Amino acid sequence: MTQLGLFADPQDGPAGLRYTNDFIPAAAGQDLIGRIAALPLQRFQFGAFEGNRRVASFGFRYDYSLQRLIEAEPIPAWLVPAARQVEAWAGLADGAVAQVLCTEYDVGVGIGWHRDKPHFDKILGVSLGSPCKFRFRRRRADKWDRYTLEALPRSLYMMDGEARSQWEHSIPPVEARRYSITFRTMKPAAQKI
Ligand SMILES: O=C(O)CCC(=O)C(=O)O
Ligand SMILES: [Fe+2]
Repeated sequence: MTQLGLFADPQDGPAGLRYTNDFIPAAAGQDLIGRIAALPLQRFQFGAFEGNRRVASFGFRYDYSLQRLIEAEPIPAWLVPAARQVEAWAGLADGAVAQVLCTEYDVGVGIGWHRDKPHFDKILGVSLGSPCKFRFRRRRADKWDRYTLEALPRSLYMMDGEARSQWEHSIPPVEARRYSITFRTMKPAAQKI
């Protein structure tokens, strides 16, 4: 195999992945960090296991023991302007974001390979605090396609299409504290539960 064959990948990211820098102004970013840090964050629970990241869910929360979505506290007023801005950027109707997850990754904490639960549709995320490597992988016969997005503080990403349904994503342990706010819309059937 040639050098080109080894290293050149004509694709510059999973289809359906969008990203923009400077989505949140610096002052608003600081304000959001303060708000998230003041939440009663809980270590992420999946069944009998606990993740190191700490989270708070609004709107809905996926319960891994019950294996279904359950209603959570409504999206708080301080998160609503960001949700509206995210919807506008993504071309979604006001109110399309039905779930918001606030996450804190302390130094050395990341998130393993996964796809988000199928109840959710589009996934959008604001990054705050430290930058991170937002990694993607997709199984292709006997190899993985891989892509890394450098997600800067105050940026926004969206996973839709193949980036959402075919690729997995993960974040390696962060070097400084990172916060994220994930905004999710629902698949139509999931809304009825
Ligand atoms: O922190 C992030 O930006 C992504 C978190 C994530 O992938 C998830 O909670 O499903
Ligand atoms: Fe995810």
